[in-house]
Amino acid sequence: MSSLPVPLPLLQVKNINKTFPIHRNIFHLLSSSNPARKAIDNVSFDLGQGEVLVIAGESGSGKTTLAKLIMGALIPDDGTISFEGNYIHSLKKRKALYSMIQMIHQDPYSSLNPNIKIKDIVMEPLKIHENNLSRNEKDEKVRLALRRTRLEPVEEILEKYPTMLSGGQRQRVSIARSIVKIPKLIIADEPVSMLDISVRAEILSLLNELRKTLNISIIYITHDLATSRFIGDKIGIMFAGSIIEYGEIDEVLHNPLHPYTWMLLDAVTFSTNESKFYKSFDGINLSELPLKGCKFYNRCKLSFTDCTNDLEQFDISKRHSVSCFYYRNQNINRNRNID
Ligand SMILES: Nc1ncnc2c1ncn2[C@@H]1O[C@H](COP(=O)(O)OP(=O)(O)OP(=O)(O)O)[C@@H](O)[C@H]1O
Repeated sequence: MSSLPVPLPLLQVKNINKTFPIHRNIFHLLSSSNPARKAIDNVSFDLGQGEVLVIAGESGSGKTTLAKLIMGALIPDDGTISFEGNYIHSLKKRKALYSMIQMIHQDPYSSLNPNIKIKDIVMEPLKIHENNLSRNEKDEKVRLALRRTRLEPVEEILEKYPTMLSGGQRQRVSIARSIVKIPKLIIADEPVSMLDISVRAEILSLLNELRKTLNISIIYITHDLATSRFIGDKIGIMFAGSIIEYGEIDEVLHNPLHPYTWMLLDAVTFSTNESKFYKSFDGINLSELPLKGCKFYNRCKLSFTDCTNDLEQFDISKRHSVSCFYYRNQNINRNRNID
């Protein structure tokens, strides 16, 4: 009996790297040996259709660079990114690809043109990707997107300008624009961080509901582990360009392994109990990071000589992996509650 073919993941990111030159002064600019900063360091992951992957990390850890690479706005130095099995950077039909990927930005105030009515803002993707539709068909899709994002009464909202709406309503407009031509993948870059705490949960549950009803995959980028639990299936913790811990979100957040993940979780719970694993510091100073081996080495209380070797990922279980030499020969199971 022949076995069924395994479906390809929607998105496959394999061993990508991205380096930016650092131009500190005119001498560096003129020098042939410009120093460089690795913003993305050997990142790999798969994303299935309808799945939500949270990418969490502090400012400067490489989250936005990763989003730009997936959107094709940047090209990796090496490694590959495939969408439905096709390398995105060699695809000729980019427009078709980008009809399937939409982005929701952090700032609902600057991401919407204040001079354009909501009906025209939400219609933009249809004008680009489905211009064969009649005006009535486009209008109907815009109305449906507004109903799906609970922007009601629809007929009133259609005629409004962004400045007439609250922050939460504006972010719903961004979401309506992103789903009007139903995409396969949404990249949401800190979509609730600029909103009132009172509306954050509503926006997250809306995104969750839409991905279930429309079977959309989401990459949810955040520095906030507390909100990520409301939306994610999987999580990748980023530190200095690398995903240092990865797995199912409940597993990673309730049984964290990497000392850096402990540090992020302690910041959420204001706990200092676990600082036995790391030396606290305020944010990442990239110039202080070790050039070789684990970049958390200088901050880690578990570090030993192996940690200066090239980083390796260890699978702790099918649901959880960590890039930390401490776990090479250990199957440590620490339970911890972050509620
Ligand atoms: N175009 C660029 N040229 C040079 N360096 C860059 C460029 N874009 C990003 N970087 C550097 O790459 C690193 C990662 O930046 P990135 O914006 O991806 O981080 P981030 O995690 O999204 O941070 P934030 O949450 O503050 O947006 C940083 O050190 C940043 O200064």
